[in-house]
Amino acid sequence: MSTLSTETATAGGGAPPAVSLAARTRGLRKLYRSTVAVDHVDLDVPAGAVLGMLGPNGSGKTTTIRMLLGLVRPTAGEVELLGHAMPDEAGKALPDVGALVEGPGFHPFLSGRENLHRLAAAEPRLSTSDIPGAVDGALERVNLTDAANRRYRGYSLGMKQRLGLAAALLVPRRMVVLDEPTNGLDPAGTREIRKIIAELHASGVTVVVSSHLLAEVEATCTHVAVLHAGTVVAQGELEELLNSGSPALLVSTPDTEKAIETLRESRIPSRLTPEGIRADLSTSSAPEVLEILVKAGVPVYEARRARTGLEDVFARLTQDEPVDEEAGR
Ligand SMILES: Nc1ncnc2c1ncn2[C@@H]1O[C@H](COP(=O)(O)OP(=O)(O)OP(=O)(O)O)[C@@H](O)[C@H]1O
Repeated sequence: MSTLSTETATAGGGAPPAVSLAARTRGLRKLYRSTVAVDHVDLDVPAGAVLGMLGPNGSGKTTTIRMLLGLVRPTAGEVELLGHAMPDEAGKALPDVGALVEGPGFHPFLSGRENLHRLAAAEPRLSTSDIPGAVDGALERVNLTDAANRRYRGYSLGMKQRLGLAAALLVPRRMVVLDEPTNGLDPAGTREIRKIIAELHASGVTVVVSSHLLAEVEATCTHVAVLHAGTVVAQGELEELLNSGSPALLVSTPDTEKAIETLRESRIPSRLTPEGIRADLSTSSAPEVLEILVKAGVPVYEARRARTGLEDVFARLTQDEPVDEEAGR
């Protein structure tokens, strides 16, 4: 595992600990019968960060989030949320944490507004007289005011997601945890979620957001934890992670198979990307790569330096596990 940067939690005395990490896990493990969903996860969520948990389907993102929130008890390991041990001190931590996780349990025959009223009534921080204002504010924030009086049952997936987000934002939070918040959203809905995350970040709220979309994480997050097969294979600041990639050359050619084969014979790692053949330059130079290709008769239409994107870093760390790329990056 490559841990790029971590902060250490300040050890508290008797009083509530000063929190430099909004959340941390140590040796986290979750078994479902013989399935290892999460293993050896040491996650650091710096206070004030927008941390993207990035990983392919089944890599353990949801299970980790559920353990962070105390919804699932770990098989082994520790979880600390806003300085409180989870799940045992959930009652102390959770009032400060808004969460959007699968199956938020909305009532199908109640309207979006009525559902939020029910949830708001259970918020310890809201007095009865504050509830209507909090509900209206949350609906407005996720752009659901017009559909607020329609039954939840008739909502689209995107509207359901937005109502879940509204529930997470009913009261001001210190931390917001969002599991795949853009699932089912159209591009406009996705932009709205990005805007809300940016607003939360600007107001100092710590955000943890899971996604299998690289572009999503690259666009919204300050920090990233890359999960692969239940373990964190890298975590740290997004910038640092991006800069950790090796230099590469993007080659445009109609004969991609021959190009990859030729480079392989010359021991130059390469792979096909939507932008062309990506040849690793950590052990060779751009002119060398071009010379090898041209000498082998591979027509080269264009060649340029590749930007190290999260996609490259992710592919390297997860050994080319299939990943989704958002259209129009
Ligand atoms: N309740 C459960 N019972 C049995 N196995 C489970 C359960 N929840 C998760 N798993 C398994 O644990 C592994 C990790 O799943 P998890 O949902 O945490 O991954 P994920 O990264 O969130 O994936 P996705 O993007 O598909 O939601 C998978 O192999 C999954 O099948």
